[in-house]
Amino acid sequence: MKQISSHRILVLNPGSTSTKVGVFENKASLFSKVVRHRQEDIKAYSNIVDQYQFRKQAILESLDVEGISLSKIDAVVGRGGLLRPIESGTYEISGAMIKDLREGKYGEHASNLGALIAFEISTQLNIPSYIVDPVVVDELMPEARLTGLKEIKRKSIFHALNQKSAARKAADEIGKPYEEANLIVVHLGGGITVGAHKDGKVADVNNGLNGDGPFSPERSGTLPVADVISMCFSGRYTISEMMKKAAGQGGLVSYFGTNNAEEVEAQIVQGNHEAEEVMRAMAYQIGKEIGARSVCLSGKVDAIILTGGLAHSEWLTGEIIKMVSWISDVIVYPGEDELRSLAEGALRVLKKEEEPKIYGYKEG
Ligand SMILES: Nc1ncnc2c1ncn2[C@@H]1O[C@H](COP(=O)(O)OP(=O)(O)O)[C@@H](O)[C@H]1O
Ligand SMILES: CCCC(=O)OP(=O)(O)O
Repeated sequence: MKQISSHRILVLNPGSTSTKVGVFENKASLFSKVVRHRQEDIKAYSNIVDQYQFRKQAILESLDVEGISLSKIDAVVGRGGLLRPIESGTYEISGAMIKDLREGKYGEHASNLGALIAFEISTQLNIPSYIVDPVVVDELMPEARLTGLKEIKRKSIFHALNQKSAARKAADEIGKPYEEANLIVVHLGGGITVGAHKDGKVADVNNGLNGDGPFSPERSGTLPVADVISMCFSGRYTISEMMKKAAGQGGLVSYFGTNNAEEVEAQIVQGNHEAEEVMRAMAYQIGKEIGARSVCLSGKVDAIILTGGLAHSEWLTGEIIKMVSWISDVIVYPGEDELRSLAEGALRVLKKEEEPKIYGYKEG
C-alpha cells in the first residue's frame, strides 16, 4: 500500500437546513462552504433518500466552482445519521450501515445522506470512507430512558458531533478534563438539542428529532400528547403528514413557512409582533430545557454552552442568557466546527492512532 504522510479528506455534512462541504489536508482546511436550502426546495421531496441527487449536486457543484478535483482525495467522511444506538467514535462506512440508512430503518433525517453520498464517492475512487459521532450516539443514564408508558423508551438522537466537540473545547477553556466536567450544551440548529454532559457522557438529552424538547426552526418539539392523538385520528392527515409536522414542517416553518431564523429575526426588527412572540416562545422553551438539565446535574453546572447556527443571533442568545445566567457562566460558540470534527475523526484513523469501529448487521 502507498505510504502517505499527508491525507486529503473530503468532508460532507448534510443538515436539515443546509449542506456543508469541506476539504482538509490533514488538520488544515483547504476549503469549506455552506449551501443553505430554502424550505420550498426541501418540501418538494417526500422523503430524505429522495434528496440524494439534490444534495450530491450541491456538493459536487461546490467542489467544481472551487476547482477541486476528486482524484486528489484520499478519504471521504460524512456526518452520521439515524442508525441503531451506538457509542461515540469513528466508524468505517459498511454495507450494514448503508442498508439501514437506505431503508430508513431507524428514521429519516438529512444526516442519513452523509454516509450514503460519502460511500458512493469513495467506492468510485476506491478510497476509504467514514462517519464520526453520528446523531444516535447513546450515553443516556438508565433513568433517562424510561417514559410514563411502558411501551415507549426515550432515544438519544442529538447533535452528538458538535455537542461533544463544543463540550471538550469548553472544558479546556475552564481548565477541567471533559471527563470531570458538568456541562450543559445547547445546539441551536435546524433542530435544537440540550444535553447534560456528566463525567464525559451525555447522561440526558432531548430527542431532537421526534417531538421532544424545545421547538426549533423546523421541529415541533414537545406537544400536548392528547391534542396530537386527536389530530392523528381526525382523518385529516396521513401518517407521513403528521411525522413531517414533528420534523420538517414544525417550529418556525409551521408559523412562518421558513426555516431561516435570520429572516424571522429581521421581521422582529421591522416590528412584526407575531415574529417576536414566536421567537420569544422558542427562547423560553430553550431556557426551560436548560433548567431541566441543570437538575440532571444536581445544580452543579460548570458552564452552559450555546452553539450552532442560531447562536449567531445575539437577540436569541441574549434572551436565553437572561433566563439561565443564574445557573452558571454561559459560553457562546456561534456556528459549529463539524467539518473539522469530522476531518479530525477520519484523520485519527488514517494515521492509525485509532482503530475504526465497525457497524455490523444485527438481527431483528
Ligand atoms: N447569523 C444568524 N442569525 C440568526 N440565525 C442564523 C444565523 N446564521 C444561521 N442562522 C440560523 O441557524 C439555523 C441553521 O443552523 P445550523 O447549525 O447551520 O443547522 P443545520 O445543520 O440544521 O442546517 C437556520 O435557522 C439559520 O437561519
Ligand atoms: C437529528 C438530530 C440532529 C439535528 O437535528 O440536526 P439538524 O439541526 O442538522 O437538523
